[in-house]
Amino acid sequence: MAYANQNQGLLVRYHHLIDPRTLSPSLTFVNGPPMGLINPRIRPVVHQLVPVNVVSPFGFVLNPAVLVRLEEARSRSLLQFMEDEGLVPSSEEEITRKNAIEKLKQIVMEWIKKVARQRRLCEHDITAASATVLTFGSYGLGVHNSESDIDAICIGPRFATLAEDFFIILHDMLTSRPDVSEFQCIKDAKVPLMRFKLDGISIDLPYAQLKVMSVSENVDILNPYFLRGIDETSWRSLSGVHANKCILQLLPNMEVFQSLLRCVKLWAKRRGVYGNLLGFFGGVHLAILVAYVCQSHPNASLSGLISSFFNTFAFWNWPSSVILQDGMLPIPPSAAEIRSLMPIRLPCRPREYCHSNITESTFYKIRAEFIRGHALIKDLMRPDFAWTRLFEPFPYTKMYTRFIKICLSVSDRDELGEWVGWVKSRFRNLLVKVEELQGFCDPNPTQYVDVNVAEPNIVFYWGLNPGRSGFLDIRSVKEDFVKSITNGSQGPTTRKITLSVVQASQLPKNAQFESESNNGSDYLPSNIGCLTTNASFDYPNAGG
Ligand SMILES: Nc1ncnc2c1ncn2[C@@H]1O[C@H](COP(=O)(O)OP(=O)(O)OP(=O)(O)O)[C@@H](O)[C@H]1O
Ligand SMILES: [Mg+2]
Ligand SMILES: [Mg+2]
Repeated sequence: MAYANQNQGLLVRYHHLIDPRTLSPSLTFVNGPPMGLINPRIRPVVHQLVPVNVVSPFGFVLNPAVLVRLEEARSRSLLQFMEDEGLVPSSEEEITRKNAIEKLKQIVMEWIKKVARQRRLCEHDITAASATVLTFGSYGLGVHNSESDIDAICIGPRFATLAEDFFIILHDMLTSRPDVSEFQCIKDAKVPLMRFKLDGISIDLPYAQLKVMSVSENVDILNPYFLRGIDETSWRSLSGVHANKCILQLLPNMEVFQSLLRCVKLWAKRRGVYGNLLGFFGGVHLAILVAYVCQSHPNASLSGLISSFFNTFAFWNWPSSVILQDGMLPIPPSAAEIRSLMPIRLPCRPREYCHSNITESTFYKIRAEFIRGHALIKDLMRPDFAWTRLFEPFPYTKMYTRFIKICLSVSDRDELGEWVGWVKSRFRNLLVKVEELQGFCDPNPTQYVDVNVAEPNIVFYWGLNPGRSGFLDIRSVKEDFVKSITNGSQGPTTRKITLSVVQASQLPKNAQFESESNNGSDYLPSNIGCLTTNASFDYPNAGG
């Protein structure tokens, strides 16, 4: 018979779990009797289930049609899981966001008329003057959730400057509004921007100045006409919109891309590998990795794609760049791209790649998480497979015994966001320093609050190399880091930073991670090293 092979016992277990009509994976698991003890009454059903053709994860053959139905069932259960996790915003939330963007567009229109009058333009030009707001980032890709910010770029005409009109006039208009709160100006970043909440929704607002007198509401920024002669900062600020548009154009199936990206972002957040400033992936990096997998498997289902995602990147030959097929001739990587540990190119911009802060430690952590994901998901067709396992929070307190505690506090609550943002933008220096001394450090991106500190504060706990028990000279680390953050920062006297080494048991209750059902041991090098030689990994200098 087609199913008669050495895995017959497994085959029977399989039968008990999968209803051949619905392929529902939810029936109770029953251990199959050994070969020869199979109840003859169930044989016909087993036979129905398993004619010939495709080798299943158990080693017996599956009919491709059955496989497709199984994949569909897995995709449906993943979509249900995402819904249960609240990953898809409700229609009320969507309306609130749309209203906030409309409001922002109106503010920007008022602003440009004001600037035109201040510049003493003629009546005709004042009437014609217009500026607009385009969305990009996770909102532009349609993969945001209730925690996401809205990335929106203000695009203005040739007479409205970044330094004065955007950072002074628009700034004043926004800060004087009662519906705007938590305002920050980030002027010295590669992409300078204003960050604030409008009606409670976080907005990142950079600026691009086009060499035209009037910018229409839906200006096509892929059109070279609008890009001629623009300055370097505007070009960089527009790169997010540009990248988004290119990604969307290159996708074979937008809907499945959005679902996969939502899943992958949830996975990255839960496993502590999301956050560009902490040396992990940002949204754009994951968007390109996911688009790459979607391009490579244009007809795959959601569950097939998530499986390919982990399979692809667990075995990726880093530092080879991840490049989307965009019809352009491949161009050799730039010097910065060559230095990057996990280079990911921006689509349609052959010389640009996504800036990343990945260090040796975070590189190893990300790879270990890819390998863990792959190890779990290769059991996708097992009857007892559950999505929850893939998305389990990373068990920091089980993985590390010692942590660096970084506490950032301010005397005035309004300054907290700016202080935390500034320090985070310098975190890579600290991470590299700790790596020099400890060999490995895992910077948990989650922000905590120390309730024992009277002042408003944010706390980070970074896991230290489990292979080292030696003393970390935290004073010298702090001195170096404080030097690097006070250069250029304003008024540090009201802003404090403390660094200390604490034991896992000293972490607050909400930072204790107990849920990993096997104590997180599948993360450890000894276990994942056995997957394949290519996929094996070790902590750098662990134990040395
Ligand atoms: N390191 C980077 N390199 C290139 N572009 C970047 C980088 N960081 C951010 N961007 C651009 O800014 C956009 C917004 O970044 P942001 O950090 O808000 O991520 P996001 O994709 O919107 O995810 P989230 O839902 O977490 O906000 C990105 O989509 C990208 O276009
Ligand atoms: Mg965003
Ligand atoms: Mg943003």
